[in-house]
Amino acid sequence: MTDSLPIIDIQPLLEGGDASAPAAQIRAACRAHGFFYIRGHGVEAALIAELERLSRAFFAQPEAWKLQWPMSAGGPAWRGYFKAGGELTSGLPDWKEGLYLGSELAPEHALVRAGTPLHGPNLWPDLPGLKEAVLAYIEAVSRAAHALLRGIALSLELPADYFDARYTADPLILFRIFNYPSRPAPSVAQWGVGEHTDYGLLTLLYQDPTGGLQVKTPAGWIEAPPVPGTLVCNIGDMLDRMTRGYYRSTPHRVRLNSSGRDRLSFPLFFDPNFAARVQPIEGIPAAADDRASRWDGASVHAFEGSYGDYLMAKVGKVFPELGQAVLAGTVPPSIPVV
Ligand SMILES: O=C(O)CCC(=O)C(=O)O
Ligand SMILES: [Fe+2]
Repeated sequence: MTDSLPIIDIQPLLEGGDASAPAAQIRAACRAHGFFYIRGHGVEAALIAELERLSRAFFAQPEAWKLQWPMSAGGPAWRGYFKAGGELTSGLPDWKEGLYLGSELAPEHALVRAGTPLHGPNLWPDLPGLKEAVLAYIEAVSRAAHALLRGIALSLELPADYFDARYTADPLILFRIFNYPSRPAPSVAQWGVGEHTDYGLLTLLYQDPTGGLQVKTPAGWIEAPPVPGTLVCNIGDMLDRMTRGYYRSTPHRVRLNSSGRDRLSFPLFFDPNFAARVQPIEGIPAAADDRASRWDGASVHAFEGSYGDYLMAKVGKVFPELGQAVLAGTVPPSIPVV
């Protein structure tokens, strides 16, 4: 067990070269921590810089301006702005504000017309260039995520298209722009983001140079500091479920920001199709169930239903009021995840 996270060059996975080196490194990283950095990801530094510039301009506005695009106006699509303290990742308010975004689906799209939660048009703040930068970023990071999933398949000795063929031909992609304010937090907020695991397959995260992300390892919490030119990657609950715990979704959290400067981060959640039923991979023996030691006391292996059912139950907990409204209106009877 080392106490720093590896950096993996995924360029061969993006470009169709010899993928044996990244596949072996991914396997080792997923077994050791479930957290690693990627380089060679194909996301242009200039695009990241542009998104950072626009995000700082957005968050620098007064709260009343930002609240012109509140999450409550996003309806079941779950898009828009929430103010600091508005999300309760582990039951307590996180000291971060954010803009919730995702794949841009037109109102006429069949899933949007059906009121499918988490699907729909984004709420675009009145900030020239933001929409273009966000959509270009989502596209570039999604390309890296598909490549990484090919590497994860190879790392498990599966055909490279194993995940795409079953789950991610039409992935659910949610994207967030977070700002961790440098102003002091109220005492009820103890973390930028409380301890949690991510719900889906893969999370790819850009973080600015501030730092604060921490990862839980068997030997204790370690820092995942910013590394220029890389994205942080971590595996989510659905990969844990598919591999029967061989690759665990790793708990992480973000410290309160005491740097004196606001911290930006851009997590992109690359998840199975909302309707997919996520099944264990044949041939991987089950690891011990870690329900008792998990942050949510729940087992990722013991729920029935689609990925959408799993996600809605989780999301309803972190945004309780919005969750109840959406669950009451549009979601079929929810399936317990515990
Ligand atoms: O902002 C970060 O560094 C991490 C955010 C995170 O863990 C999440 O949004 O799931
Ligand atoms: Fe996370």
